[in-house]
Amino acid sequence: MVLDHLKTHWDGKQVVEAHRLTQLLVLTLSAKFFMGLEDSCRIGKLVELMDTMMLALHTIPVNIPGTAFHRAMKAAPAAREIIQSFVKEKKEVMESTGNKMHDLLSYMIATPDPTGRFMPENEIADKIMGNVAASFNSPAMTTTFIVKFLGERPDIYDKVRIEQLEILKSKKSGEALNWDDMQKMKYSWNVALEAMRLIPPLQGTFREAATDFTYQGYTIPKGWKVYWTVSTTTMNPEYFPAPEEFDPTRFEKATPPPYTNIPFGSGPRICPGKDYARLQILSFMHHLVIRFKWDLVNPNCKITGGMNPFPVDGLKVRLQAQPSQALVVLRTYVE
Ligand code: HEM
Repeated sequence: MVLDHLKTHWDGKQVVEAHRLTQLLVLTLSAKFFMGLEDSCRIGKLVELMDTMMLALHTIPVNIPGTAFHRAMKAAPAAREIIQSFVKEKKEVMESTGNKMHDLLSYMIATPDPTGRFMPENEIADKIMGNVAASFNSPAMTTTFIVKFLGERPDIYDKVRIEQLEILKSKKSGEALNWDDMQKMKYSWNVALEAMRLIPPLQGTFREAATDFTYQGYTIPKGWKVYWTVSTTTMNPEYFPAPEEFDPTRFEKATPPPYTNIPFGSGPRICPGKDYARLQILSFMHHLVIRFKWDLVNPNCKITGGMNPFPVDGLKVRLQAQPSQALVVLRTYVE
């Protein structure tokens, strides 16, 4: 699927907006895995609506025209409507053709709870919507910023490419990437970790104080909401020497002290999608560096958005197809 995406949306283009395309890729994958939805029209609409919703995730809830919150309040029911109608369609198809379960949605439709009750359609749609929303922004942001850092640093791009070419060489013709290959992508994953350290895709979330406690002279009573952030420690030179520098090898040299680098959170509420995210990110990096080299159209492009950072120009990159021997190997590998 990643390769199909690259062939359709990146191949033959001189300049692409990486951010919009990574959003499209991430949603295409979620739509397929969670719902079995492959209709590019509905997927394109969901990308727009999810983007609008995410832009309001950390805004003041003022529901008047012109505010991000207002736009999100209109986008959310529209997204739910698309998902709900697809749930209905899928249920009807499953009822008429038998229960073939290939994705999360079909399991939810076909599997009763221990009391024999089937989940109502609107409840299923809400759960699917929650998953699609949770899996949208952070992987898209991470891959966007990986594209940015690799575009800025040809030396790091070369190392990622060498690692990925080694993996490519170890595959038989037509063989897909598997979990073992992902374990071999150590340098590439360190690039992803470094991108998330410098620009955490999700800045933090809330916890509730389980008991009264005192931190640095402040008393937090039991029951209070506490907001924890990823970025409080990631730029601290005590834990990350020369913190402004993009250096993936820092994770080879030393393991950061506990809880200083937790892009996926930690504890019982740690991100349940982290392994899936790793798969998406690494398979995207694999296919991208094998097919392309690139540089940034606007090297000084501003990053904005605070809690959910994004590049204001959508991260325009100039692509150069890689005509090297790798593509010859690639041709036998994918076709
Ligand atoms: C680079 C990609 C991702 C990053 C950086 C990320 C980051 C996070 C963080 C920081 C949290 C809060 C964890 C905590 O409170 O300790 C979280 C929660 C969550 N994430 Fe992710 N996430 C990513 C991808 C995904 C994906 C792909 C999915 C879905 C398949 C997903 C689903 C969720 C859900 C459902 C929660 C709430 C968990 C709970 O409250 O119990 N995430 N994520």
